[in-house]
Amino acid sequence: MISSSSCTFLSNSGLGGPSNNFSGAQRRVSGPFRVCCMAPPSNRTGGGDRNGSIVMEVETKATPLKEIRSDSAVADVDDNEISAGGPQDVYGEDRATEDHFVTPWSVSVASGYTLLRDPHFNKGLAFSEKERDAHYLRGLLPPTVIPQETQVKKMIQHIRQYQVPLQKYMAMMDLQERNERLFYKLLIDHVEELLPVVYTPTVGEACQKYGDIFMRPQGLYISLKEKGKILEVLRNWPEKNIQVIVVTDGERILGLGDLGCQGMGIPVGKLSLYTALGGVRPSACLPITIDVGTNNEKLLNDELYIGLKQRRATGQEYAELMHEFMSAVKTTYGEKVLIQFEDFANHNAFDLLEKYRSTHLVFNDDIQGTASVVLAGLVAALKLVGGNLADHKFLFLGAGEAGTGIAELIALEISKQTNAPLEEVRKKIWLVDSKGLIVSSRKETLQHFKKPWAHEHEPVKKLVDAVNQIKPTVLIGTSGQGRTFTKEVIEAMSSINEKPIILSLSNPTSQSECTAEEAYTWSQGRAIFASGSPFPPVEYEGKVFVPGQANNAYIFPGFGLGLIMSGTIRVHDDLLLAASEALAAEVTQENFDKGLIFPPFTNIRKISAHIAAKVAAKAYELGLATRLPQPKNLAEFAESCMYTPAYRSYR
Ligand SMILES: NC(=O)C1=CN([C@@H]2O[C@H](COP(=O)(O)OP(=O)(O)OC[C@H]3O[C@@H](n4cnc5c(N)ncnc54)[C@H](OP(=O)(O)O)[C@@H]3O)[C@@H](O)[C@H]2O)C=CC1
Ligand SMILES: CC(=O)C(=O)O
Ligand SMILES: [Mg+2]
Repeated sequence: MISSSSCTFLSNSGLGGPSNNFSGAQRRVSGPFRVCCMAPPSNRTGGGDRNGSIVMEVETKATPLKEIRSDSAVADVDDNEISAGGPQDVYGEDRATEDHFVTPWSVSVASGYTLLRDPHFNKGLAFSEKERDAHYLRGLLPPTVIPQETQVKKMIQHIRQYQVPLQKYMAMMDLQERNERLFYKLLIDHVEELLPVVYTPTVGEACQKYGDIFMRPQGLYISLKEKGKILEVLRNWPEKNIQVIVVTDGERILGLGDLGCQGMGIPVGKLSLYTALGGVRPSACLPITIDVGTNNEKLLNDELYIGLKQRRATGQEYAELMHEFMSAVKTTYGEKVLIQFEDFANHNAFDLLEKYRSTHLVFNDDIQGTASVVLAGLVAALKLVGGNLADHKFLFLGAGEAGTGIAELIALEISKQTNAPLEEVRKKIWLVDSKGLIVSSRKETLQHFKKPWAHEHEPVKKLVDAVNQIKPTVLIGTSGQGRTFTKEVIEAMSSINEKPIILSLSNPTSQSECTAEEAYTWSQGRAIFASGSPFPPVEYEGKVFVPGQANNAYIFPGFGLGLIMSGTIRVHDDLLLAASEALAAEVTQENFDKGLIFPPFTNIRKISAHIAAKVAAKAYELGLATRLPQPKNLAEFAESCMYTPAYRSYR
């Protein structure tokens, strides 16, 4: 095992170490430091404040006037020009002159009442006697001292007492706001139980009701009102060493459609998995929602709606805001910040990925992460059904981001395995959209991402007819439409195949193409089934079937960790294939015996470390990794870099 000191590079740049971005002298002190924005800055020259906090230093962060001018010309500024100065000069400090605006960030030691209310440093009753003395906590806590393990036991009992999933979600969010380390310890220790609470399906309901349950803002909101000022908005975020941003514009939240600004639950949820499942430090994670309006009438008419009450901006207005955002992120956080696009509608998702994949470290989870996970599941499933990937025929219900993303990665993998041209391989893969089977006679009217899948065939409207005519071995649901794998469809799959592979990927549970019970019952216990949102085990004719969860949550945390720890600057398809191979290798015989084609989430941190190692190794091989020299044992290195939620001792 590598000692934590071998991860100094990452500690300093943010992965495993304490939250800071200060000079060496301050970094050595292990007190509960806070960075805060003070006004007016001239008062903050040192000494104690009312709450016993000691102001250690006043930092001045300069903002060149040119970069924050509020006209729309910012969007036209060349990327290189706007990024001038680079990551070492993120606030323009190096070139600050008297005519530059500055943000008066200051550093203080949190203590007393303030410390108890700081989620990053609060430990509740776990503060030791010594810490209670040193940090002005006497009398602010009842006398007992209890360890974090006991707090976890108490919290899980507390969460379990709620019957309604949304109440569990709110209790978890409340904990995250009060005591971040306890939140992550609880989530990691009870990952199988709590994943459905902080993630799909409950996060979907939370987004739908975000306006009602909204207590404290989480993440960063960038709306059309901030056009021309996005650099300033990013500078309002208190953490400086950001390594992963998950961003949505809320237009396709799970299979629930346009939830506008309320989509914020998704970046918040995804990033909590980056930390819990992938070990990326919470302060290095930044959830962002871009608010360009919503076309959801219900929200537009809801007085509690938290977003802009206007219809969605499109075309140039949308593109300009996104471009300003992308440029500002690079200027503020540098070349190596990972930007994960999440739950954009497909008419923007493919274009954004294409536009920024050569200039930024971008990754679309719905297109690419999902593809990597599903390919892993299919490769694992071959152990149960036999043959190679190339021996199979695939049919999708849904030809959007997830459907065509998965289809393309399967085709790429088969093409690599068989040396057959991609165009030939694609003929094994068929997709159905809302208008029926995608066939060549529809080519002219198809969106660009569907065109490669328009094969020669007569038009077919119904899925069951497509199944009977194409005779697929694998059926994948990516339609966002619940109960579309009907009894007829599953019976047709089961009459064609001894062991039909049926993946019902749409989220949340209400949108799943079928339930686990339906898949096992209608296939008479022969289906190899996995779903995007979890289903409980099913008993059929005396045998218990455990459905797996085919969700991109298996990949993105480890994938992101691999990129970050290797300093990778661009995402390449081979990195997705590497992640997929790593995940498939984690499925054990014991899992197969239960019919599982994905490993359980219980061991996900180990799995993420292996995924990270494979992704990083491939990045080094392709010359995309900038962290040199390459660590000798990448899996050990990945583990040594992972954030652990155990409380730190304060001197
Ligand atoms: N398990 C996982 O990890 C993931 C799951 N998903 C889930 O997949 C679903 C789809 O996401 P995404 O691909 O991004 O969405 P898109 O909107 O990009 O694609 C949806 C596709 O489904 C088609 N469709 C809609 N209704 C029907 C219908 N009744 N019959 C046939 N096809 C239909 C649409 O057709 P048309 O083009 O004609 O409109 C479109 O091609 C969502 O529920 C999402 O939650 C997504 C990512 C990851
Ligand atoms: C899982 C996921 O990313 C989705 O359903 O959109
Ligand atoms: Mg998604």
